[in-house]
Amino acid sequence: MAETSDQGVTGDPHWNLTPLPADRGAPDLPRLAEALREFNDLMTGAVAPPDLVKEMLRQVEAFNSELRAHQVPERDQIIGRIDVPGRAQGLIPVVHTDSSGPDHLHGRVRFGRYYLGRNGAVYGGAIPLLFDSLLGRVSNGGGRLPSRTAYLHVDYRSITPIGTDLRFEARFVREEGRKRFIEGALYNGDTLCAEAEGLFITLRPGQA
Ligand SMILES: CCCCCCCCCCCCCC(=O)SCCNC(=O)CCNC(=O)[C@H](O)C(C)(C)COP(=O)(O)OP(=O)(O)OC[C@H]1O[C@@H](n2cnc3c(N)ncnc32)[C@H](O)[C@@H]1OP(=O)(O)O
Repeated sequence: MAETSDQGVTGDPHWNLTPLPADRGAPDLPRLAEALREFNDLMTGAVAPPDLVKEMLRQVEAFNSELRAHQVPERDQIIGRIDVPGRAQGLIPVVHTDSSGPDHLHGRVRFGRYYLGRNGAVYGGAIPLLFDSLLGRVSNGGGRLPSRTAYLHVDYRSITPIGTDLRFEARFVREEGRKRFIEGALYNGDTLCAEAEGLFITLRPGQA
């Protein structure tokens, strides 16, 4: 089966991935994404002095101005690709895979300060985001045809803490025609933080 860890997905014909262009900053993108994640965490937790805020604003605006000149169509985009470690994006925290197979994905994840809701707890909206990604990976793993989330049901069982290594499990439960039912759970030690059930629909040929 295709490798489904965040270290990269290769060899699955359904994903039809073109080789990563090494000359377009790709080797440094995972490190840049890591630096941006740390920036988000540090910025969230900081009360920065006005001079530092002014300088950051100047530099960020300068980067934005340069990046405007390098916008590409979606098919050429690198950030978010499933074969780039951590997908090189800052939306979902990096997931570390401990065990994966056609019907399961087990691993660990840590939400940084950027995801703080209140009182040390992860913002509730960030948890479905994680589950959609984990359950989607299980649904789309195992050489199965691409699918799309039809619904995602999340139960919050206890507070999910930021800054803590959490354990997750996701498993393929059953398939009925084009419908795939996937379940997942997120734990802090032995405490169940949240659990989810998702329905994923196999896309028909030509369905984008
Ligand atoms: C190696 C690989 C690695 C991969 C790594 C990947 C990582 C990334 C992973 C990231 C993953 C992120 C993924 C994302 O975030 S995908 C983005 C979020 N999702 C969407 O935008 C989906 C929007 N919706 C649609 O496109 C369509 O509605 C879909 C395609 C879902 C179905 O429209 P379609 O016209 O095609 O099919 P159908 O309507 O005939 O329905 C078919 C069957 O399904 C049943 N049904 C439908 N909806 C519901 C519902 N809500 N509750 C209960 N049942 C529902 C329906 O009754 C019928 O059942 P039956 O009558 O046959 O019994």
